[in-house]
Amino acid sequence: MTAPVSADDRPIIRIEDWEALAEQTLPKGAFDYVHSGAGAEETLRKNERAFQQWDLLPKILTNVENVNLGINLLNRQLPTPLLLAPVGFQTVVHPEGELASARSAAGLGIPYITSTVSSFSLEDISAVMENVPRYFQLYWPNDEEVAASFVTRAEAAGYDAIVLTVDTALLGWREKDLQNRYFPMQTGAGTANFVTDPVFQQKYNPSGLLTQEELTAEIKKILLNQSLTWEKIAWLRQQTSLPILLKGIIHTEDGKKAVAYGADGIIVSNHGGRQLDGVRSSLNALPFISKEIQGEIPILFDSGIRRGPDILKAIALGADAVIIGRPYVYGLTLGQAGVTAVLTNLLHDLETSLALTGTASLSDIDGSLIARTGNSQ
Ligand SMILES: Cc1cc2nc3c(=O)[nH]c(=O)nc-3n(C[C@H](O)[C@H](O)[C@H](O)COP(=O)(O)O)c2cc1C
Ligand SMILES: O=C(O)C(=O)c1ccccc1
Repeated sequence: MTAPVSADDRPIIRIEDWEALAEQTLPKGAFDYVHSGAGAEETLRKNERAFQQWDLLPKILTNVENVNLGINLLNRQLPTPLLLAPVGFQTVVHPEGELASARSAAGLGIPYITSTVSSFSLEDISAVMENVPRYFQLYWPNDEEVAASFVTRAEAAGYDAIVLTVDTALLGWREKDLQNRYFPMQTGAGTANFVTDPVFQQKYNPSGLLTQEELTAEIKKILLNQSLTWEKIAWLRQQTSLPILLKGIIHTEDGKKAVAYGADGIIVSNHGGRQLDGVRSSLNALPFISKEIQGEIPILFDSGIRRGPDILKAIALGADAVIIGRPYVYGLTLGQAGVTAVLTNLLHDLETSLALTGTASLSDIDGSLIARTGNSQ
């Protein structure tokens, strides 16, 4: 696969250039849907700016000839600390959508998190990933039988973990999408897991005769669940033997509760600034949660990572692994080759930056590598 180049034959390296390419290529509604955040986009901006409020403090003369990015996560050895975020509706960016992203991730040994609202079924996405951990992200439908069916299907299709998204009781106030009258499901994208589900079909489309529009309306009615509570985690625990990660934790108390309710890991995340505007940046929430959890369960992190040093900062502040969303989706504008280019650039940047901190092995990073800008060590 040849690396994508820009119109003047130079390689596309900078994430800003990938973003610009997506903006030039995609219809306005689709680009705004991917790019934008909730409300005034205060949290969206804070997520990226938070990284500038922390300084890396490299140590010299340490022999960094052999750099090792490997980590262990949920009892699996991984070549890098990176995972791909669950992102729904990816055919609005490229016709191969999630299949291209998952293939690219698997080719690099990177775990891919399949969204409930994927444009291909969880089985079809699983089938393109070999020898790499597969996670299934669950939007807990407002119908327990459909929820149970999704989890059973994920187990049967070889997924290794369930990622329960807990910051989406309802969709955030997304002004650009409202202004564009854009909802990605209108195009039929994101319905695959429902239309291939025997329980959903039997309950909501028994005649099999619903139009796309009618199906979308049925799915919208049950997609999200405003009545979920912590007690339901116990129910989910009974439905599956897979590890359960809770995605979307910002409050320190919720980090503690996740441990108490038996979660196998958490993802510190504000959904990339797409849900509640004004929420603390994910990076600034991380050290407080990490201090509270004290290594009891793995902490994953997302929202705002754009470059290698961002990953180092998140890990120095307590993350065991990190997740990226928009960057790979911008790469997807050019299909699988674009995703692979974004990921390989990011990993080269990470490898270079890690060596320059004077830490040869990513698993040796600790809090001594970082301080609040301006603060003493
Ligand atoms: C276009 C788009 C669709 C998303 N869809 C989902 C989804 O289906 N499920 C989910 O849990 N999170 C979803 N997210 C949130 C991401 O999983 C992730 O938390 C976020 O993108 C991380 O921030 P970043 O984009 O700054 O890396 C979506 C994000 C984007 C940009
Ligand atoms: O766009 C999102 O961030 C997202 O998670 C979502 C989920 C369901 C419906 C629409 C969007």
